[in-house]
Amino acid sequence: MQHPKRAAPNILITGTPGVGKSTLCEKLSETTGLKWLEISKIAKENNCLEEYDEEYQCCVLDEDKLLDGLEEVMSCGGNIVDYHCCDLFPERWFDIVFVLRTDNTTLYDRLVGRGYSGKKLEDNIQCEIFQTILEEARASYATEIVHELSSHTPEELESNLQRICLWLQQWFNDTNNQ
Ligand SMILES: Nc1ncnc2c1ncn2[C@@H]1O[C@H](COP(=O)(O)OP(=O)(O)O)[C@@H](O)[C@H]1O
Repeated sequence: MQHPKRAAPNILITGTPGVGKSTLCEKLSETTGLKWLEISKIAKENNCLEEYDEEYQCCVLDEDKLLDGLEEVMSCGGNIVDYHCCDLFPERWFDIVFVLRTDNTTLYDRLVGRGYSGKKLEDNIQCEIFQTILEEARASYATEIVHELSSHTPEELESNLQRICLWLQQWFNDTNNQ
């Protein structure tokens, strides 16, 4: 269902760290002019991170503060939200959700290349094996708006980009014809 007040749709790009979210979002933002919201960066810049969790080697997120700060920009529409979790966001925020996926070997190489090791590396690989984020997206949003995208090669990056641009075009056509 399209949100009546939004001038442009909101797109969620999610998936395990390393699957290629930032790479796709950056290109998508350049191509479409939609605003790329890197949630990890926004959380850091707006002091939404609480104490450091030694076991998971990351900071705990103050979700309420983050969501309150994003409400206005999200209600205007025209955003590409980039984050490795998806169940914290209100369902009404998104018109479509893409879950990027990779095989384990590709993800392993990318995460090792990024300096991940030990439990952090293992947990992220397991997250992808058990398709945790896909299940989370299906549980959090209407199944018909949740789409998986394979994200291994530059060719797949290009085809994912085209697919989302086509969807966007259709969204504007449908909105203008209403
Ligand atoms: N479609 C792709 N083909 C080849 N390499 C990719 C692709 N998407 C991402 N990468 C590479 O994988 C790594 C992780 O990508 P990144 O966009 O940072 O992932 P995420 O934002 O999901 O953590 C980067 O080195 C990036 O260049």
